[in-house]
Amino acid sequence: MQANELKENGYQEFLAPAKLNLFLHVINKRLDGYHNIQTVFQLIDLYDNLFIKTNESGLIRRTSHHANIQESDDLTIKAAHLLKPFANKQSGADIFIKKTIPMGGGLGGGSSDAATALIALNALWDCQLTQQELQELALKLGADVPFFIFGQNAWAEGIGEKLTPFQTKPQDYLVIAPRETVSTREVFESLELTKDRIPLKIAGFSNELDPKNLVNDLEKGVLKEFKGIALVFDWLNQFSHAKMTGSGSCFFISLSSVDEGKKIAEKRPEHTLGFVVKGLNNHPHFNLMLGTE
Ligand SMILES: C[C@](O)(CO)[C@H](O)COP(=O)(O)OP(=O)(O)OC[C@H]1O[C@@H](n2ccc(N)nc2=O)[C@H](O)[C@@H]1O
Ligand SMILES: Nc1ncnc2c1ncn2[C@@H]1O[C@H](COP(=O)(O)OP(=O)(O)OP(=O)(O)O)[C@@H](O)[C@H]1O
Repeated sequence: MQANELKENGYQEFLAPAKLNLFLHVINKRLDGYHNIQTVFQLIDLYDNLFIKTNESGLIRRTSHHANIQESDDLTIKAAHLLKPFANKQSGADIFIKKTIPMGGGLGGGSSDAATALIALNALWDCQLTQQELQELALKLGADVPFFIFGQNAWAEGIGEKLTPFQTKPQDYLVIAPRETVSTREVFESLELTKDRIPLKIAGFSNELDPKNLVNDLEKGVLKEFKGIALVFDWLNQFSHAKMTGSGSCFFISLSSVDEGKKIAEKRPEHTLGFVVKGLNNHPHFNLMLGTE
């Protein structure tokens, strides 16, 4: 179904933005198997679209079809079920997801879909959870989800859930998505950590936000393991310092202009996707989440 058709049928549209990790340091491995990290999350204007229509049936249904994600595994649907106990018993919703953000790309698409579902349904079902309460609920869905509820570019620690607002400079990026994707869990599992990394301090860090000084500790392992992905990295890296986002497999470079990005994207390797994007300051539904929209 097209957006206008969905709206004619009573659906409301919400946006789920992607993110980049401007750098990512893995500090150490925790006893629960997760890793403590330090990262800067940057929201970008690449979106999935969520269409939501509430009803009084008490049922939560996904009305879009996605061949590679079962409805019950969909983080968006899981988010709705997680919020349901805070709503009236008869509160239900039909959710149609239009995916644009490549899956398994390190762009946080699934996490952002889930966060947008929480933000939207908290308002539509009148659950009245605070931002802090939503962030706590979000963490049950994945390490990246609380950030999208936080809704501002952030310095993140812990497993990614300890968030401090972090001002980034206005910047356009070119994001390239290889055809091959990688599993976040497998990338973390194959990390060979010999000793703890010394944590950085947020104070004074912004001066170091030069792509040349920034690394993603997960990048080396992915490039070593996946030759096809490494070829895409090498291609992008000839134009500027290419960097992987999250656990991959997408890479990005900073641009000096949108035109430059478009020209490079036109030459991209076969079977890859290219997106010229802008950094955002805030989540598009930041005000809705704060209850002021
Ligand atoms: C790498 C990042 O994309 C950086 O933004 C995120 O930390 C990943 O977040 P996510 O996709 O929401 O990850 P989750 O779904 O919570 O975790 C998937 C798997 O990745 C590993 N994982 C994830 C995050 C983290 N800080 N340490 C980990 O070791 C765990 O094995 C976990 O089982
Ligand atoms: N609505 C959804 N959209 C995308 N993926 C989903 C969704 N629901 C569940 N998933 C599952 O989550 C996995 C990871 O999705 P996602 O796109 O968030 O990962 P990612 O881009 O690597 O981001 P991250 O930076 O969080 O690791 C997918 O491979 C898919 O199996």
